[in-house]
Amino acid sequence: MPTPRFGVLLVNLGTPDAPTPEAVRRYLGEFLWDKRVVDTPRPLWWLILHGVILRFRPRKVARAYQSVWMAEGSPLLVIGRRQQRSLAAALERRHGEAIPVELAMTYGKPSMEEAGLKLRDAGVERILVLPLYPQFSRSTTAAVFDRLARALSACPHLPELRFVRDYHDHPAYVQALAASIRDHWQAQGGERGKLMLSYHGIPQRYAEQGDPYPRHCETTSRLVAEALGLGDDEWQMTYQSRFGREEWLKPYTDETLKAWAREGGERVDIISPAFAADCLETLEELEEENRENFVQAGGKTYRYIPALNDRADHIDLLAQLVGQHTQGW
Ligand SMILES: C=CC1=C(C)c2cc3[nH]c(cc4nc(cc5[nH]c(cc1n2)c(C)c5CCC(=O)O)C(CCC(=O)O)=C4C)c(C)c3C=C
Ligand SMILES: [Fe+2]
Ligand SMILES: [Fe+2]
Repeated sequence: MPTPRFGVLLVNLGTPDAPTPEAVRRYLGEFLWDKRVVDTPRPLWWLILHGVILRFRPRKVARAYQSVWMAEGSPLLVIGRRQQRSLAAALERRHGEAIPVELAMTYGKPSMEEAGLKLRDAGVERILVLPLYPQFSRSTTAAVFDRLARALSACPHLPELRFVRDYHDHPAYVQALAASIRDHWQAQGGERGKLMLSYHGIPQRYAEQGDPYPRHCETTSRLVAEALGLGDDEWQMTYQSRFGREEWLKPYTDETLKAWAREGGERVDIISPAFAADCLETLEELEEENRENFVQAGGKTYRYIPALNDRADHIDLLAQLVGQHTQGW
C-alpha cells in the first residue's frame, strides 16, 4: 500500500458507552475531572465530584440519554462515524488518493490512542487534527490538545502535526448553517419563527480570563443573520447547558424562550451552531426540555433545526478545512 500523504484525526467530546447510570458515571467522572472543563481546586472538587455529583447526577442523566439513544448507539458517536466515512469519501474524490480519517473522543471511546494507532498502521506520518468545535473554547478545543499530547507521550517517534484551532467564521461553515435554516423554512412551506441561535455555554469567568468563545459565537451568529438577510428583531443568540452554581454566559436559552412566549411570541425556530453533531444537548435539552419550557409559557410552535451532522455541505466544509490546513504536505 502506498504511504498516504497525511491522515486526519476528527475529534469530538465523548459520550457514555451505554445509557445506564454506571456508564454515565464513568463518562462524567473522566470528563468533569479535566481541569480545562472544571478548574475548581482539586481536593475540593474531588469531594464535590465524588461526594455529590457522581452520586446523584448519573441516574438522571442516564434517563435523558435513554430518550435519545439510537439503535446503533449514542447519537454523538453514531453521527461521528457517519461524518468520518463521508469525509474519507470526499477527500478521496478531492485528492485522487485515499486519505485515512479516524475519529477520536477526548473522553471515553474511541480513544486518541486507539485512533492514533490506526493512523500509524495505515502508514500515516503527518496528522491534521480537526476538533469538531467551530468556536474555540479552552473547555473543548484546548482539552483536545492536552489529551492528544497525553496520548502521544508514549509515542517513540512523533508524527508531524497540525491543529485546526477554530472555524467559526469560515464562509463555508456560515453558508452551510444558512442553507440548513433555509431548507428548514422551505420544508415548513415558508413559515418562519423568530430564529434562536443557542450555543453551549461556559462559565462567564472563563470568558473574563480570556477564552474567546463568546466572541466567536457572536461572530458566527452575525454572519449567519447577514447571510439570511435577517433584521435585528428576527433573531437572537443565547447560551444553554448551564452546569453548577456560578454565572454562565448570558442570555440563557431557557429563560429567553420563556420570556418570548410570555411576551406573545408564538413561533420559534432554534438551531445550535456550536454542535457539529446532534447529541444529548440538542436532542434532549433543545428538542425535549426547552420545547416544554416554551410551550408551557404559552408559545405555540417550536421547531428544532438539526445540527449540520453529515449534510453534504458540512462534509464539504470539513474537506475544505483539510485542504487549507494541509497545504504543502
Ligand atoms: C462542567 C462544565 C462544562 C463545560 C465548561 C462545558 C463546555 C462545553 N461542552 C460542549 C459540548 C458538549 N457537552 C456535552 C455534554 C455535557 N457538558 C457538560 C458540562 C460542561 N460542558 C456535562 C456535565 C455534559 C454531560 C451531560 C450532563 O451531565 O448534563 C455534550 C454531549 C455529549 C453527548 O454524549 O451527547 C457535548 C457535545 C461544548 C461545545 C462546550 C463549550 C464550548
Ligand atoms: Fe458540555
Ligand atoms: Fe444539558
